[in-house]
Amino acid sequence: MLSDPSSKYRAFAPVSLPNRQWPSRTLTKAPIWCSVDLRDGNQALAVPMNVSQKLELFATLVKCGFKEIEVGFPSASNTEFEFNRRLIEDGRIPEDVTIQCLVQAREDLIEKTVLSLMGAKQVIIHMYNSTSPAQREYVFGMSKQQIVEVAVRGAKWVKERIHRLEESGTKVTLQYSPESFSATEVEFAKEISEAVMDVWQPTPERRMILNLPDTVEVAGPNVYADQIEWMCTNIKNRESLIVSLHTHNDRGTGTAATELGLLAGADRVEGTLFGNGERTGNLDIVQTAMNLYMHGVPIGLDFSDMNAVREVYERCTGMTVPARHPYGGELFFTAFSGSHQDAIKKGLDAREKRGGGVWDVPYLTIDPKDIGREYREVIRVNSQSGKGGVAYLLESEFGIELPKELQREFGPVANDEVDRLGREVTAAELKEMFWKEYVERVSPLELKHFHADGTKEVFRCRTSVFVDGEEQHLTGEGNGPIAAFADALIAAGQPAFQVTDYREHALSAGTGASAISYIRVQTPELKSVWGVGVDTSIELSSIKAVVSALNRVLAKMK
Ligand SMILES: CC(=O)SCCNC(=O)CCNC(=O)[C@H](O)C(C)(C)COP(=O)(O)OP(=O)(O)OC[C@H]1O[C@@H](n2cnc3c(N)ncnc32)[C@H](O)[C@@H]1OP(=O)(O)O
Ligand SMILES: CC(C)C(=O)C(=O)O
Repeated sequence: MLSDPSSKYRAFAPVSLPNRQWPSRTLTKAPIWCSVDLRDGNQALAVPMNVSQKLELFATLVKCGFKEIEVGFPSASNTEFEFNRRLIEDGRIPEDVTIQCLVQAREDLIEKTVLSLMGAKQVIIHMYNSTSPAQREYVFGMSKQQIVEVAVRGAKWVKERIHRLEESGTKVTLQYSPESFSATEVEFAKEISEAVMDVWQPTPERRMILNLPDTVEVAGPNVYADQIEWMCTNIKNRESLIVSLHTHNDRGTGTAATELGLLAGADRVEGTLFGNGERTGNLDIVQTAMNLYMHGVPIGLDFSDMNAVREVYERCTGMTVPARHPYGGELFFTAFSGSHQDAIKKGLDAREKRGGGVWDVPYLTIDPKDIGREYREVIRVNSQSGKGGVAYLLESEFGIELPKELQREFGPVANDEVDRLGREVTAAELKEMFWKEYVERVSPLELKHFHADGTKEVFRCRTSVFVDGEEQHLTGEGNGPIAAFADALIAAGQPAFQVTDYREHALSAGTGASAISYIRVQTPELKSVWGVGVDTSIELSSIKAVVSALNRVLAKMK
């Protein structure tokens, strides 16, 4: 690294646009989406997809709702050519889907591309040549004029050939890309694009796609937006063009560049699922589309089973979607930290009480259910977690609704154990910890038998309890079964205690019991100690909760 990088690098000179309009606009409608997974995504893979992988990914893209799909570079290899033929001859392209093919401005390659498309209903022939100063000088060794001639010649070669497609009923659209547009002087990008338009003669009824790629990100997204606004404002016959964006992610701002480029007036967006593509990737369409969705804009794409889309993508491309990928990653919704979990739980509870409405749950930008994810993935527990997360998992997985005070008591118990384990714990493990701490507290006291009957005024109980393994037969009375049991225990020499809180509820199936009771007791020494009991009978669950509480009192008094 250089201590003064200015001796080697310099900032890209931005276009002068003092009256730029894009910063005060908002995005209120979705652009035309074009997936380039099967072309730009594919060309970036160490092992490009074979025909059957491309067919599977194509079917998934169609299912997601893409109406324009760049299916390949058919002049590049037999696999690419064959893929087009399979799509067309097997009738795999739905009526409303247009396939697009990339080709350089080279006659033999254009010829092969046209051949590969024979029989399709509608196609986009995407021709490009590179226009930036470095490309002109080092790669092509050509003047600006010569570079314009390459593009013009290419457009003519396409135009001369399309009658063969049109005669057999294929609708052809030309897409032209001045490749490396974002590193090209805007005046030259306009000049070369207009030269291609002069050949193609687009009209508002038969528009040409002008794709302005951020082939390599050389500046911030605002600079790209200025370039797009400049082009949209200055290019002739704007109404005969569909202005398209194609960003990469070299500076990590591909999505931002596209969003600002749309504000700047573009109509169409090219990109790939999860951002696969050359170097740091293409624009991530999932991210861009879902960003619009979370602002309430209909996107015309369907990611309601995001995991399935991710699974096909990973299998076909061999790439992995990072766990923290926006919308697609395994951890997109997940909160480990306590205060986040607490806020999410409260937000979700409030939403449930309210019965829906506008989404405003803290820390969750969208409802996991919208993309086929589950609330249970949202909160996961490790040593950074708090009582809220623990309570959420016990409730969502097992229907155990811990009273708030008990959450406060059990939270630190669970946290100590999770910290000791040094890893994430499952809901089942938390339940095990909870059972061990409360429900399975049967020492020194263990209930063997309990029976109570009485009137509204007075209940009498007969009970047998093991105390340190020795059975004791006890009786007691009170204004209910719990009070009668407490009376029996205290009379038998157990510490005096008062029941200060009592809750119970039915347990969901799968927990092995039908009722759970929570009891808080107070002794002269201890202000608040909880006990929990589960049983098929509500009454017995409450009595067991008293035993649990008293066992915990005795443990604390040791
Ligand atoms: C930014 C992008 O993603 S652009 C898309 C890039 N995609 C790919 O490269 C994948 C598909 N491409 C290929 O498989 C191959 O490059 C092929 C089949 C198209 C061409 O292969 P080849 O002719 O053997 O080799 P190569 O690509 O090296 O040819 C480069 C030549 O084409 C010229 N060329 C490159 N791009 C273009 C273009 N868009 N229009 C016209 N000529 C071009 C170069 O100047 C060079 O000319 P030279 O041989 O006189 O120096
Ligand atoms: C061919 C063009 C659109 C391209 O892939 C790029 O510039 O990245």
